Amino acid sequence: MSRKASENVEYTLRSLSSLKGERRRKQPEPDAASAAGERSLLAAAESSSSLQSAGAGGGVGDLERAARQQFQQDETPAFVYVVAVFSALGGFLFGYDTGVVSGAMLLLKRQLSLDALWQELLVSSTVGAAAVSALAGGALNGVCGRRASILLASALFTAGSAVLAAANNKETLLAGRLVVGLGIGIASMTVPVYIAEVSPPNLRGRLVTINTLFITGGQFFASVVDGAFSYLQKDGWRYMLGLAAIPAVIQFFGFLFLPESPRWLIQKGQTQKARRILSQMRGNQTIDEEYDSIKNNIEEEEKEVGSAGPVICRMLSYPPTRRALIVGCGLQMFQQLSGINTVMYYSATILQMSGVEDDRLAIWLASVTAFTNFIFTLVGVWLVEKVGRRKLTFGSLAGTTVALIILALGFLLSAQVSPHITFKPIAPSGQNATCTRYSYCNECMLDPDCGFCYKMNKSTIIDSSCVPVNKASTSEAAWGRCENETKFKTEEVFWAYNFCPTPYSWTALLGLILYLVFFAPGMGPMPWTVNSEIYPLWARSTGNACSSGINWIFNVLVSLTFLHTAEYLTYYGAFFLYAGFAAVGLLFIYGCLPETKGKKLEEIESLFDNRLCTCGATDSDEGRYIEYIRVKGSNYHLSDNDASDVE
Ligand SMILES: O[C@H]1[C@H](O)[C@@H](O)[C@H](O)[C@@H](O)[C@H]1O
Repeated sequence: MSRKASENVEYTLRSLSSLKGERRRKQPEPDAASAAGERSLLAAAESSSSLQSAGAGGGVGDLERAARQQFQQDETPAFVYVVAVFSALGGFLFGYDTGVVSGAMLLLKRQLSLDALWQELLVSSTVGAAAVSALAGGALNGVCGRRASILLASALFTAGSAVLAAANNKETLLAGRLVVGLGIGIASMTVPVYIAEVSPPNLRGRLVTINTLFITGGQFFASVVDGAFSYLQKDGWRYMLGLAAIPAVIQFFGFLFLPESPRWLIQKGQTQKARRILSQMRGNQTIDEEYDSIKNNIEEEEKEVGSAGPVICRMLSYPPTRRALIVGCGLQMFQQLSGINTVMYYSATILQMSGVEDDRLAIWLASVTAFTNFIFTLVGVWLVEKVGRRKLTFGSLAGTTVALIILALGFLLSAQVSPHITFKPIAPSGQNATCTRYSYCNECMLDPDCGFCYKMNKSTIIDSSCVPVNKASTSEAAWGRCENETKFKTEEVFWAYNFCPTPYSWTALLGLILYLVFFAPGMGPMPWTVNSEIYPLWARSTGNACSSGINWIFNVLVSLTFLHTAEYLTYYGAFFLYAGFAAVGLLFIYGCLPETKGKKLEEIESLFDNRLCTCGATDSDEGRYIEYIRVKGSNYHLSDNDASDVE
């Protein structure tokens, strides 16, 4: 049946997929609505073959097909993708700027003779500034809008990168890193909100997750750039840090032409403009219902919650938003407490433990780690609309916990067979003698000032000593047999900084790979995705500001405390600790994270109506995905998706 032939028949095509798979059956009897000329068909979501079989024996199949085709065309206007990709450049810059610094630092510390304090300052100033600006970004988003905030973030990225590329002293570098950090914080909280607000509900999870794909893509790209420019000993860091200006400028100019979020415009009373933009975003669909639903929702929210007092106070005193805030901040906190950034940062060390001795090779292999993180985030983009946020996050954190335990076991086994120190050289006068007092490689490795120098007799370690590391290059000792590359050859010695040679390195390597495979599709992106959806409009900017701020604060805490934690608890203790945090996170997700898949942003608030730890349990719709396509003129819209008139 052609679209034209179906003109006088009104259908509602309802798709429902159950937890156990997608089922499809045809409504046997017309219901009340169909008595008024409307027939309901229950169809399996995204199952075109079943659509066809249902239609077998009549023109219904054609009509359904037409409806389906139309629906698919309607739901994916290219413009939404363009907007999402331009916004996600903010995620790319977030990933690039946080990732690139480790490689740049190797060159910078030599060229500008940076001491440990300055190195620490240059790395953590960016993350600290991101925490501050993410928290302040809430007010900025609320007052100036999402578009202006993204424009500001890209301007900051551009300015910061230019300052970094041209810097001639460490103070200017610090200023540049702070400016870039301010940009990262604003982008990290605004971009997911903006994408969520312009996306149709059935694509929202996927499009917001693309932002995290860009974050991990930025981290991967940064590791490749680090590898490539590490050969340019003089000024290579200028290119590493300055290159970020290119995507920043592209985003800035792109956003000059891209629109504001229609939801924010409606909230500000700019309804005509909002309508125009919404209709542009939805291609050829009718937007009346979506528009009305957003508008009514804003009015109801104002009645219910009032508009007096600071948003954060209103959020805390109104139970549904208070619960949403706890869930959002909790997710971000557990993301960082499960140690992603230390695992990524220490991947080179883990790889060295596994026998990769060459420093350069370890840098390149670290980009393989970043690539794994990126590729498995792509799996998350694919899964998020299929299995939903709750299952994806839970499954991901469960796997991450197991991987952390394996990683910890790898370090534990290695520590137990840690090589004995058999040779204690006398320190030259005036040199630090602490290192020479250690008895095992494991103690030596945990002291950042020392490294392990040894010989091999077949597979046995002999003549091993612990000596101070050369402050300018950790790939050699300050003095003695491991002092330089020439001596490595003549003396037939090996040098291990930050690790000990071990037969159990494969366990740590397995843990590392499993960690990324499990973390990247769920715990990496879902905290950002879920936060972009769980707050009602009036609380969205503030909610995201708080949760992003928590993400950055825990990011700094975990990375800054890792070395001390490792000193007190040893490496395996630190990874067992992260596994413990991840296990608590599992309970939290199981009890508190509701499923938001397919729901309209305006419907999500009701998921937090019940007591906090019943959120997960009372989610009766979990795993079911209901979509309604209104075919010509149906006048109700219970749908999780946008209705469209198919003629
Ligand atoms: O979601 C991202 C992603 O997982 C990154 O790899 C990580 O470095 C960030 O801290 C995190 O927020």
